[in-house]
Amino acid sequence: MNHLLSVKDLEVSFYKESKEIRAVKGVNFHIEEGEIYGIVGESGSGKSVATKSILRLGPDNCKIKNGEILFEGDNILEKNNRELRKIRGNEISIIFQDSLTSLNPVYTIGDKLVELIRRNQKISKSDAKKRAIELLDIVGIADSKSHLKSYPHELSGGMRQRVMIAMAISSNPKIIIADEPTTALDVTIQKQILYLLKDLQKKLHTSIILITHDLGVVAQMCSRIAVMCAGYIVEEGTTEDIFYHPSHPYTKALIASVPKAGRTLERFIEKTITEEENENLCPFFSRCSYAIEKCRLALPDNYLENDKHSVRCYVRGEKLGE
Ligand SMILES: Nc1ncnc2c1ncn2[C@@H]1O[C@H](COP(=O)(O)OP(=O)(O)OP(=O)(O)O)[C@@H](O)[C@H]1O
Repeated sequence: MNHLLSVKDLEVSFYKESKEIRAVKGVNFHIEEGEIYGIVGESGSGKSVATKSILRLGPDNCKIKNGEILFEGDNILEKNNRELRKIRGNEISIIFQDSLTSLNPVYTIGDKLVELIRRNQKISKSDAKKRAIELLDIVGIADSKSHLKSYPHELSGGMRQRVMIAMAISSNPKIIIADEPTTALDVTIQKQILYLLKDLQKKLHTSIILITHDLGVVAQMCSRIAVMCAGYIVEEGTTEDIFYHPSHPYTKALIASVPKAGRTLERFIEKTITEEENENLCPFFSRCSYAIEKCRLALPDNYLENDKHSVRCYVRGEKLGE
């Protein structure tokens, strides 16, 4: 079956002073047209590295060691720089958490949008300006015409994130990667931005890969979810599978940690596991209260709970007795 995007056996490492840090370890997932796919997991689990690798956006000391990233059937990892530029921002856009550093402070919103539009479409400056106003209207920026003259620091965080979304949709991309798009915003604004993303996904029929720490956000937004732990996808399924029939002890623990006041996913890490301890075993092994002897010996395969629900665990699902 042809998916819009398929990530296969992705392995990504960083190199620091001749030491290898394996950030993404054999990750597989796919995206369908028009779906919102969520990736959740604690801080440092590899969510950003895995998704930035789709556009080959890693820093110099980061290397994609293995895998295929098939977009509409073609492997992005085999594209030359010119072909890659055509995909970046045109077919696949990315929205980052920190809009203030992503937007250049010396350019107005209008300058940036017009430049971006003209990079992708051969149209006049005045037509690009009209399109920029239209885009600001679409993302809900009131008085769009005069806001073209605003500098990033003159806008609120929520407005800047709307501008980032306008930039991301300016070329009608097939996929938007939204990397913690609301983490820096307060709760009410977060809701508005998520509502905007969902609304745009429906109207434009774009697919979204949504990376977040926030399980509440994925529950509301996504049709399918991948749960990452220390570079592995340990569980993947529909939103219903993940929330009503979580199968991996790590997923269960993540879900259980949410209602407890003051606990965030970062603080859920109560014990740091060394890379050596973790390397070829289940990444949750040393924190798992269900671990059995087998877990000490080898990394489990992916087991299918149903055709959309897979889990990398020996002691999974109903056997956990909950
Ligand atoms: N610039 C870097 N240099 C070295 N190692 C890095 C670098 N960036 C990431 N890593 C490694 O990759 C791992 C995964 O990082 P990544 O940013 O993908 O995590 P994440 O799940 O997106 O976390 P967060 O939610 O905090 O953004 C980190 O734990 C770290 O070991």
